[in-house]
Amino acid sequence: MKIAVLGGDGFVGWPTSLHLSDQGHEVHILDNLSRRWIDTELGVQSLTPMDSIQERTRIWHQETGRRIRFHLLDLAKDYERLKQWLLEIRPDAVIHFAEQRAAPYSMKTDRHKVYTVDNNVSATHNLLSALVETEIDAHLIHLGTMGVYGYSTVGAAIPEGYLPVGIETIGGETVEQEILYPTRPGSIYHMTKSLDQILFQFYAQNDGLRITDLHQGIVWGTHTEQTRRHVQLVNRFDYDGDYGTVLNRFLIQAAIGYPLTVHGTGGQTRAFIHIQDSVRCIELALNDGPKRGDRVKIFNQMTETHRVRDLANLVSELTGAKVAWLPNPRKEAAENELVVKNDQFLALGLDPITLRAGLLEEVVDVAKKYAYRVDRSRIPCVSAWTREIAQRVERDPEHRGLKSA
Ligand SMILES: O=c1ccn([C@@H]2O[C@H](COP(=O)(O)OP(=O)(O)O[C@H]3O[C@H](CS(=O)(=O)O)[C@@H](O)[C@H](O)[C@H]3O)[C@@H](O)[C@H]2O)c(=O)[nH]1
Repeated sequence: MKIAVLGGDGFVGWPTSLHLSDQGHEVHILDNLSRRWIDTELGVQSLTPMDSIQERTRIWHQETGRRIRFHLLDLAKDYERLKQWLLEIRPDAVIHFAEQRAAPYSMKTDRHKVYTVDNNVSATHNLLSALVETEIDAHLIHLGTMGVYGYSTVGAAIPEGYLPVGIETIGGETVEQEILYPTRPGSIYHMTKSLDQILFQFYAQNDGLRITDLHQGIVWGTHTEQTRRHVQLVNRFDYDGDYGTVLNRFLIQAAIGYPLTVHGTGGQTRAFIHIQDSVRCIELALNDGPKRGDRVKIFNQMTETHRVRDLANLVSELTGAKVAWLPNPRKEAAENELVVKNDQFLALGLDPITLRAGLLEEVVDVAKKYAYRVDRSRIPCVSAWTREIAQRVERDPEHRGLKSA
């Protein structure tokens, strides 16, 4: 297949591009390199030294003989060029990762909120509109998030995108209908993914676009089979308070002797998936696309759920790291239950990689290798969900202590 990977320079986009290229697909990366600009804005860098995208694709060709083409284009801003590009490439499938993906970054200031909404919603809508206009019948796969469902304290199993409901008709009968699971996003970023869902529903229904939306959990790990092949193919690894995600942060904190930064009681339960499974799921979804006229196909792309404090305890037992209990900069349920259905990927043959010591240690080893690149002052999460929370966090002695750790 000819596959366009939008956002192919990012944390999941890069290993996905390599994985699909390795399988013999013709891969085209389209990216505006915004993640690299945001690193510059925040004054942080990936823990792993990352080469330019051109250099990465050169090494991939040198190692495998396969070519991945890179196209510099801003999906949210260059609508006309996007149409031309699609007409030139005529992809069979488009994988859409090209959105600002960090919740703390999206909540930093009003400017970051505006940027995240403008960027994410425009990127998705431009793509949908361009597919209709160019009449390219590509299978669109979007990387969405588990966070659109919200986190209830009840713990009812979350179905894969659709919720069956009984609705009373005017005649007094009850009819069964499946509706999009009501969203309850917890950040501006997660809200943009909820908006995406409505856009997808509309374009599938109105124009017959073939769309798969993957509701992914928190990714952990760093290497995949392909990124291991050469030091310059290494994936990015974010550890800072905005882009680093919880388990990878705990592992790198353990590697450099920094207390594990648990927010609140650590009672938040979240869905997780290893990066290797993430790229495998995308391949499985690619080969099982909806037909024209079908509703949007939604998968829950996660393999297990864990409570934040259990993860901290696990990493602490494994490495001897101390745990710091910090005031939570987010507005979120202090404790929640989470049960998620992921039957569709299991039925397609996914054999989940679960959290086991070997793989956790691999991440700690990578972190130790590059520990000299870590700026400890960038570890605390400083983006607060409201002004009031920001003041409370700043006043907290534990937070202040960590900031100067
Ligand atoms: O040092 C930390 C960092 C986070 N947390 C807590 O860990 C939980 C998860 O935070 P996270 O930063 O790992 O994940 P999140 O902000 O939800 O976002 C990440 O995970 C999402 C999947 S999910 O969470 O919606 O399932 C993806 O969509 C996003 O792109 C990705 O950045 C939160 O309760 C947070 O308060 C800590 O206790 N300590």
